[in-house]
Amino acid sequence: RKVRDDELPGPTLLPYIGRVHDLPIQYMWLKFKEWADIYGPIYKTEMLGAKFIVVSDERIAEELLVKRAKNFSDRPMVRSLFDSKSTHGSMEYLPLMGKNQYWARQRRATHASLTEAANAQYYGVVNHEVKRWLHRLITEPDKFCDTLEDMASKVMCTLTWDDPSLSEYNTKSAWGLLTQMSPAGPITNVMTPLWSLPLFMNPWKRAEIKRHDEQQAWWMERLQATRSKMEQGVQRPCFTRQYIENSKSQKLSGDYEVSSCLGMLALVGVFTVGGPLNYFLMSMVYHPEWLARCQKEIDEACGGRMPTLDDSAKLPTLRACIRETMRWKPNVPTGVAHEAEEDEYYRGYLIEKGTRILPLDWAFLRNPIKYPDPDNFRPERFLEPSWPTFQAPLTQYPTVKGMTSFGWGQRACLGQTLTQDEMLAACGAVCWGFNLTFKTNAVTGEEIHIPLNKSNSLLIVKPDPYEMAFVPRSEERKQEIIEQWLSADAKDAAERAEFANGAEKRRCM
Ligand code: HEM
Repeated sequence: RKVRDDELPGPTLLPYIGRVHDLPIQYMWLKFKEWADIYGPIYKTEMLGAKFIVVSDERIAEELLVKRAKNFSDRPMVRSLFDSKSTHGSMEYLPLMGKNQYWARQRRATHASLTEAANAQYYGVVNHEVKRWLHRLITEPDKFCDTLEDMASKVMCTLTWDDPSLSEYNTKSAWGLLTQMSPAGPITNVMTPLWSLPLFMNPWKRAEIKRHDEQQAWWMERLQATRSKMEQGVQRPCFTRQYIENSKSQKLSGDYEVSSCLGMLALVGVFTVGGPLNYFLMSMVYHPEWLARCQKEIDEACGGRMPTLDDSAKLPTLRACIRETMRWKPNVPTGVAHEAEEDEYYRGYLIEKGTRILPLDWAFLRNPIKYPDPDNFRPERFLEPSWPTFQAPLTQYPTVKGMTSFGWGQRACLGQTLTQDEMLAACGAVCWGFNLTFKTNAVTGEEIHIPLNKSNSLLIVKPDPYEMAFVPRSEERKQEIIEQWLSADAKDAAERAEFANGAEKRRCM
């Protein structure tokens, strides 16, 4: 039955502005969920001419974004980026691209790099950076929020360019793009007509030109530096070297596209992983009984040593705490919008071409039927057969892979395995090494509160700054953390030196 589009329920719309006046930019997902509770699991709204359909039922998301992926895998334009969809061939930001040839070939290339790295256990990079992070938790504990993001950034910079020292700039660059693309970023993303003001009276466009050009130049420098090191025989394996070596067989068009594809890959792994790591720490501070259970499991399964990726099958409690953290505090709570390429009817409703479909992750993960007691941290929902989300065998489940948080269909996240592995290694290590507690006020002796519901409202959210304490579980363990890092660091330096020394020989071959 075909009915008219305006029968789809939703909040009353004002002419032109739609509903922009009472959609708060802060914690927007809460308002979307409030509307879902009133208007149902699929409703429409509008903002300054842009049509939205908000979906808060997993089955509907599946029907639209997976079964009908052919029509619903495009992306909406981000107003405050130049050619975000790459309609005009800019080829810069894979996750934001429309469903075009650049997206298809970069998705394939990115997938190939990440899969190869995962199969090789990231060439030891994840375990190495986890050891560095634990050491930093001893030497600079109050900077833990920075160091955990830096760990994620170093993993990406090492995989991409074999250079962990690039992490600080990579994180800064990730922050710049994340802010620029989010509705809570520049006002021009919401008040879109402002973007068209002439350049001399348009500070937003001028700032974006600067940000964009610097980012592109940096990505290009990375590619050129890698090529030049390859010519000298001193570039160790990394994604970039692989691309250059396979330039004939791979489908990317040239240096501009290759440098952007790799730059974007290095960038996307920073705040995506940083968010759940922060929330895992909070979950453990608030639920010491689960921290104790993770510690017991790790101690028994690993015989006293720090867990690594190889131990995953033996650590279901740890995996349940990670999975429940990501359910309880999702870090992309609004979901990432898809866009309809053509008019299409769904259950009799017309979804017009250009409509944005928002799979509201916050609502999926707070569905009380699938997740009873949704507002509370209950890892047992993945460990005890009486819960609807229990899945056996526990050597494999729970896993974060396949969560709604990673999106849908043809656009589903390419970093699921990396997220799973990095979370397991980092969270396992921190539980193994430390007791995680509230800090106490030196004067009053009172616990310093950690706010659970305060974050920014960017597309990938990050909690507001908070304090907590990392207490090594024993003096022995503290020494072990220090020694294992010093030895890993020395080994890494020796391997790099050895490779550099072999350069002469390789050049003559
Ligand atoms: C907790 C961690 C992460 C979450 C929650 C997450 C979430 C998402 C979501 C929601 C999407 C869009 C899916 C859709 O449109 O339906 C996405 C896309 C993507 N993600 Fe992730 N992500 C995470 C980590 C990562 C990591 C670590 C990487 C790589 C290093 C990565 C790489 C990508 C890429 C390349 C895309 C674009 C796919 C496309 O547009 O075709 N993600 N991610």
